[in-house]
Amino acid sequence: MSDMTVISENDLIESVADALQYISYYHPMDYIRALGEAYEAEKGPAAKDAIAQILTNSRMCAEGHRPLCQDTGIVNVFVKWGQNCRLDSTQSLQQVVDEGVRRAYNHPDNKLRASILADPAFTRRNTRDNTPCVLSVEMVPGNRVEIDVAAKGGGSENKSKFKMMNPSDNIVDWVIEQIPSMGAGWCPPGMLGIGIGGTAEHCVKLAKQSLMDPIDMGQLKQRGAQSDIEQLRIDIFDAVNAMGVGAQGLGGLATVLDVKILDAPCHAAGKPVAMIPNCAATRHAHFTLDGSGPAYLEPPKLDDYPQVTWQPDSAARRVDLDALTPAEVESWNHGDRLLLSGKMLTGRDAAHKRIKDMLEAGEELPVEFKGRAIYYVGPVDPVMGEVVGPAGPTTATRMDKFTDMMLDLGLLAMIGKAERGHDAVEVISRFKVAYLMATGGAAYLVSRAIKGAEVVAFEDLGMEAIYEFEVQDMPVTVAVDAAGNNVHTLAPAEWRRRIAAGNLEHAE
Ligand SMILES: O=C(O)C[C@H](O)C(=O)O
Repeated sequence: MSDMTVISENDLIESVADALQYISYYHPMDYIRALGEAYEAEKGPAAKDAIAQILTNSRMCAEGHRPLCQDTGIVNVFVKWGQNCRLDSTQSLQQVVDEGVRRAYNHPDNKLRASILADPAFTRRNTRDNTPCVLSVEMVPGNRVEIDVAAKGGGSENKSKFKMMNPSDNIVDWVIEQIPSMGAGWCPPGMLGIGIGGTAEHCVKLAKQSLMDPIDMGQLKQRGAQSDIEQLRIDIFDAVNAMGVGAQGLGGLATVLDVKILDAPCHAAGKPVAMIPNCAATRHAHFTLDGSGPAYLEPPKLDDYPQVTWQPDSAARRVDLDALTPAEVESWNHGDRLLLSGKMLTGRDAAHKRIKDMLEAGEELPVEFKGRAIYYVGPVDPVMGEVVGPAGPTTATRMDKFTDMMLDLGLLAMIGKAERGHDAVEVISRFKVAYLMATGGAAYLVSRAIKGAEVVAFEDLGMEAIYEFEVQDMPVTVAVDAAGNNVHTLAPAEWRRRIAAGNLEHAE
């Protein structure tokens, strides 16, 4: 038997912290390359604009060492622990890895957003340091510890799917059935991770673990499938992209950049299948510990980033939020590009729930919504002279159940990302207001438009507090107009038809 390798507690903490900081501002290069190629190939103008924002945001984050997305994720850690290694610590592996998470998320130069809530079914208390992480450990032969860390966005995790299929059911058909129900809240273009087989819980873990592999669909398609699993990856990739969902659900060619599959033997009675999407803020890294010290990751070369610099559309309409009128909101058409300036309120899940509870209890609200716009966002805290950290939109669909209540308070516009549900669109058209979308995953770029930020209510909710933002030329697109026209249903349907017909040149 070979000698034991000693892994020090501090090496593990330091390596986890370094990797989490790294992935908060560096996309994996395979994702950036694939997104750059998708940008070149994209024919859908709104989707192309969204990809340009994501690429520009990515480069800004790499330069500025600030998070790619305001949702800095829930930390997933996959450990392959060499059986000849010993952890030199009195704490559990979970505690040691969590210390790395704590150190990364509270880093003074690049503080990340604490998104993890304890007591999820009841009080939903923010743990304030993004712990605990979700840790998976496998014992393997050898003298090394191999670790994958990922910071998984909540919007994409929310769209995870699982089914105990019958043995003869078709996996491609099942995936295709799921895509419409996933909408755009998972921030495409991203990846689909698929687990097949095992037991229920193992299958879901395989789906998540498959997302740690680099994007190689281009190479795979070029060389051709060499196994049934590879052919299945290609079949799902082609079938999903033929659906025309496109970047941010705006209609286009690039919905997924890759499909990953891991499988495991399963019981003869079933065929478990799980699917977990990864968003545009794809964040993961791999490192190895061999007892010689902490692992530090090599920064990517900025010259390797695609030369794409997003600029606002010259035809965009400038809107003064401080003088917003119902007539102006009614004049906006779906698909219009707007540049917003002036003051807006913010609010997301917890604030909406509290507003509802207060209204039901007959209490007076701490802010007046009449005539205002609300931005669904939970920003990152500012560092070093910023007024606010990265502050991209959160999924508006989750606020659908509160829309009637909020519009009744006199709101004129809502800003978020992803589609609104059928009932919310009906309410929006009944009140003759509008839903505007900002690009999910372009959080640092969006935050550049925010010139002032002040918490005005519910401070105890942390990032979910109500802020007042002062913005200048914040780029948004009218996603649902006052007549109830909805970009997220119209555009993907159009692009699905175009792809089927081979008619890809968009008539503007
Ligand atoms: O929590 C957030 O800021 C966003 C979330 O990841 C979402 O996509 O809705």
